[in-house]
Amino acid sequence: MQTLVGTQKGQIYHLEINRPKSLNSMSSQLFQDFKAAVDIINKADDVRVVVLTGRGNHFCAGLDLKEAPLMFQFHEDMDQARKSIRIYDLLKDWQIAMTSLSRIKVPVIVGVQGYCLGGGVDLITSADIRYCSEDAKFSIKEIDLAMAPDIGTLQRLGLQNANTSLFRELAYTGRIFNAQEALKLGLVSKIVKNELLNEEIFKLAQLIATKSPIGCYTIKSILTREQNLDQHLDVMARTNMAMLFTNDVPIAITSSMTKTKAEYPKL
Ligand SMILES: CC/C=C\C=C\CC(=O)SCCNC(=O)CCNC(=O)[C@H](O)C(C)(C)COP(=O)(O)OP(=O)(O)OC[C@H]1O[C@@H](n2cnc3c(N)ncnc32)[C@H](O)[C@@H]1OP(=O)(O)O
Repeated sequence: MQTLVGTQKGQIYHLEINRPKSLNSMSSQLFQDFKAAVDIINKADDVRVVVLTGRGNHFCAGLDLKEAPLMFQFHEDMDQARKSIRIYDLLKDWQIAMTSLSRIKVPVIVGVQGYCLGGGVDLITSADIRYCSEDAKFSIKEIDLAMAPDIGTLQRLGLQNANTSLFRELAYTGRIFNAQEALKLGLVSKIVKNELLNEEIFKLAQLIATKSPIGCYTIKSILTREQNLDQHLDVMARTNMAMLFTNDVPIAITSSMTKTKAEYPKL
């Protein structure tokens, strides 16, 4: 089954995450499918706007936690440096998938309903415009996996909000926050009634599609210069190539999947 479905409707290209049984969690295949979709979109000269949604009741429950332990399965003879290089390569690959989304030539609009957790927040920060429904629930949830967000949230949302109490509180606690707080944070620009979300984002897409493609291209290329972003993301990947080898990660994943409290060793 395709993890990401792409359909062109006139000048609008609709990307839909298609893993509703696992609440659209992010498998390694999904990252590859994002990169492939971006290639198709960037080659199509008749696409004016991209709309990204998630099938089912939830936009995205973050990293696929059933697949995640496979990331850490290495040949028994492999030393720590070699394992770290494998993890660095994987993180860079996933960062590139997110960055490729932010560098789609035309504006990208996301509609978020239900849960948008962890990697889901990294994902939406790569879009130009984000609307959500009243029932949306967000979390910068990586801390509950004993890790720092490493594929975009800290760089695309955190650096601009680095000294705000709200962003730091959300990053340190992983607390679920609602649509109103997401609006306050600038994570979304509009909250709409659940049943109107799709209608509203496609209406916005139709409006933008009537504007000059050159004008839109120029605005996007200036706004998406993302100064020093690549360096920031690289520092993050280089940090987590070591930090992901903590014992805290397996403790956290088990606690998350079994819905029990994690007990961590002292620093
Ligand atoms: C390495 C660096 C790159 C990226 C790192 C990203 C980090 C993150 O993304 S951190 C966030 C990780 N995600 C989570 O911690 C969420 C885990 N899920 C939940 O807590 C709950 O499912 C819920 C979202 C609160 C919803 O709860 P509920 O309504 O009770 O539904 P469930 O029965 O729990 O779930 C239904 C179904 O979906 C499967 N599922 C949910 N989330 C995930 C997931 N993240 N990965 C894989 N599968 C998931 C869940 O297991 C259920 O499937 P079953 O087949 O019925 O087991």
